Amino acid sequence: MPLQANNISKQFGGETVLSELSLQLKDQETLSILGRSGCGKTTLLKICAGLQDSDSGLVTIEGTKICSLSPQNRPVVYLYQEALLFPHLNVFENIAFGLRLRNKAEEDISTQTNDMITKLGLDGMAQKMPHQLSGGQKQRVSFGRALITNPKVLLLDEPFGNLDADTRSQMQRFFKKIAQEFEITAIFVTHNIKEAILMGDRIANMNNGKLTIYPSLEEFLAADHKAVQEEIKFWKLISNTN
Ligand SMILES: Nc1ncnc2c1ncn2[C@@H]1O[C@H](COP(=O)(O)OP(=O)(O)OP(=O)(O)O)[C@@H](O)[C@H]1O
Repeated sequence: MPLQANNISKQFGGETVLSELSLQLKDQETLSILGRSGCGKTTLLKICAGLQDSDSGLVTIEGTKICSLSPQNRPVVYLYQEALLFPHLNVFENIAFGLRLRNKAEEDISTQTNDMITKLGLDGMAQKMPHQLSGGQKQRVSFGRALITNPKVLLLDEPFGNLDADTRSQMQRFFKKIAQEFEITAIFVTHNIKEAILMGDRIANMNNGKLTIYPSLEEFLAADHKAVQEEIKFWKLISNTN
């Protein structure tokens, strides 16, 4: 099992955010997670990534407890809306960074990084600096930086949330392509039901600190999504007031 979370609970002050939440990711699947704003999706990802402690519960990767591992030693990568690139490093060096940390030979770094740049559709951009890239290109570089270290699981927190509609749908296609090519196992948090359906092999809904995972798209569509309906109303309200 690439990632398993058992009975994860988390409170902030008096507020229970996660309540004995459990999930099991299957090998090479993307699990989309929907849920109203503030229900605890980011908190769950951060606990899996080691960026936040849980009050109780256990996270294992391929059967190994990872709770005591620091974020940089966990075989997972947390990516979110902001493509976090080193501003002083070009595309090549941003992608190569994880290999340099692992003291790989220069020749391997060059081959693997150039190969990744091609797979990301970024040929000709190796020397560009992050400020010279579009939002979608920056997110591609972010994925490249993550994938080059062969993580077991990607934790994606609204990764395309900051992109315009066209770039977002381009990046959705890009993700589907690389998910297959790199045999990615991922959790994909999104507010967008269409995106959840497009990206997810399974879809889950977070509500009251728990996760309901639907075994198939049909079962997700057939369920009575009060929380999801509320979420749609919420975002419609926000977009009408902007
Ligand atoms: N470090 C923190 N200290 C106190 N409260 C926090 C902290 N982090 C999150 N929370 C609270 O926990 C709840 C869940 O937050 P979280 O960011 O996980 O929600 P979310 O589902 O990812 O929301 P969104 O969809 O808006 O990003 C919120 O009420 C938030 O205010």
